[in-house]
Amino acid sequence: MSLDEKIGQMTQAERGSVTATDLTTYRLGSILSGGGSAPSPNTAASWADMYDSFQRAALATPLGIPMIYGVDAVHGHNNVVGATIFPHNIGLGATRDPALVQQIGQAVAEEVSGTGVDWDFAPCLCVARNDRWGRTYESFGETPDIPSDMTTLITGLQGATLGGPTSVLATAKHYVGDGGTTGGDDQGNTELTEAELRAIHLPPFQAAVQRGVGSVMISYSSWNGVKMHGNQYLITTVLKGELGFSGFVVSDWNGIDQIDGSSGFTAAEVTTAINAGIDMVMVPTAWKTFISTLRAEVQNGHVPLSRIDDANRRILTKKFELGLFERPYTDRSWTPTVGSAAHRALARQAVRESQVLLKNANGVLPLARDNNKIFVAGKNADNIGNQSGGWTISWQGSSGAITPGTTILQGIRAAVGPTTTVTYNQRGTGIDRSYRAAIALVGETPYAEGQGDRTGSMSLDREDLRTIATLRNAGVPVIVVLVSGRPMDIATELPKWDALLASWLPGTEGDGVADVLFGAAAPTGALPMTWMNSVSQQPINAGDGQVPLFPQGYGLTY
Ligand SMILES: OC[C@@H]1[C@@H](O)[C@H](O)[C@@H](O)c2nc(CNc3ccccc3)cn21
Repeated sequence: MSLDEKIGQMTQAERGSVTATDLTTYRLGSILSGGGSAPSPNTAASWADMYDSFQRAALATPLGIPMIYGVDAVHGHNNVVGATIFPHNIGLGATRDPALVQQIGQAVAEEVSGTGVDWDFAPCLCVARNDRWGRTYESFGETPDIPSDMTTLITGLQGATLGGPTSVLATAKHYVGDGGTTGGDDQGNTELTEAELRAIHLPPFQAAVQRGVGSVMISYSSWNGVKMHGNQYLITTVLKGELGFSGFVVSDWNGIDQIDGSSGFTAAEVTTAINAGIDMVMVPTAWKTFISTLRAEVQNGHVPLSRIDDANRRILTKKFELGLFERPYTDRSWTPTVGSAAHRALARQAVRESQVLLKNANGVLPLARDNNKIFVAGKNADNIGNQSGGWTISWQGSSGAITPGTTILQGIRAAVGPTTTVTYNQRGTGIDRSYRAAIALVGETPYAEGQGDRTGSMSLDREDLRTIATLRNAGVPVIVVLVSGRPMDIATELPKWDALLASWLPGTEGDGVADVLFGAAAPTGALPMTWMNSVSQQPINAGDGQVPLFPQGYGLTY
């Protein structure tokens, strides 16, 4: 391999900033779709066509090394319209069911493989310590035991060994301490001793390495003021040396730009990142500059060729193990699994198991399916986008009918018998005391990463509070269903509610929520995060001596 061929393997460009010809000319080793970056039309077949076109270009290089294509399939193949959208990790953590999570990984691998894609930037193994963080919903739990247990997702994605017909390379992310920043500031500073960092944030990565995870993505955050993307001790000495990680390390999107705190990347930052142990650089647009910069840094001796060779060895080993050299193109036999009934049934089961019942005064739940009269209200009752959250069709997600699925209201309507009336009004208008119960589906609207950071109030918004009050004023028992990416500050409102169900971000199969509301499945979920009594307690975590509204592990049943 020439130096340029080796550097090409270490370069990952975004699909919208590269042509198939570029891929051949610059010997690029990887392409990614950033959140929401999809071909048009956004169909599984169109994804497969796009993948095969890029792969054909990769195989047209002198050495014919296949490229590897990465996406964020973090709760299903969530960039693809029509794909099954599973609950986000916070809900999966509430299931306490690693075997279920492994099945989800397998299902996601089938849908991802059906579009040709062979690398998934998942699972996030972050240990979210401050619920203000906009990525709290990407965490399986606030203590390392739950994310460590849920590394079964890796086995589901990759298979027991790489090389299976639907094997997709998994990614343990974001290494390390992304969930521990001061104030829950996304991409902020994790101020911990090494002993604390090792005790709280490292165990899930140890578990991932033991499961054979193929790649690790570096965190945007800093540890005690040093950007993780430049931390040679933690990446090379600890991850690759002490933990024995033999896969390859990828940067986050423009992550190397942040090492010196200024925008864009310099030669010094490229050298620092590569010498720290980053093997592949996610450089979505400025990939030509990256290639020329790294070439110069090798030629002037700042980056040893041995580091380049180590990175290539790691990357090419995973490409070989995945079977990309033997089977470089999409296996279209898996394409029909995208959004399949079987996968949606699995997602519905996951939704059921993720529901956490926090209050049930007078046994108001489960609701009778027959001979009942129910009023449904709230902005999150009939909204696939809201119940799916961020990283759905687009990076930030969005409200509305963004992809096929079953809203929670549709699930409720389907759950009741013909002798029961279900009335819906988003604001609660029209309710009266003739109704036997009211269900208020409230909470958050979609967000991702720093755009979801909440530095102020964590209470319900004014619309939600008004809707609930309208229902209460009718003198009807009110069941609040919280559709949110994290615990919210509801302690002062809770006494006015008859029941509270934490639904998290269930995804496209909203009927799983109705299953629990009407008793088709009893609630078995347990809180993955401590639930604050007041926002002033954040961060609040198990064992920190504070008195919560509900402790981690809490959950009622019937
Ligand atoms: O989509 C690729 C990665 C994803 O795998 C990481 O988990 C996540 O941290 C991530 N973020 C972006 C884009 N982030 C961004 C942040 C500020 C401005 C523009 C983009 C891309 N990615």
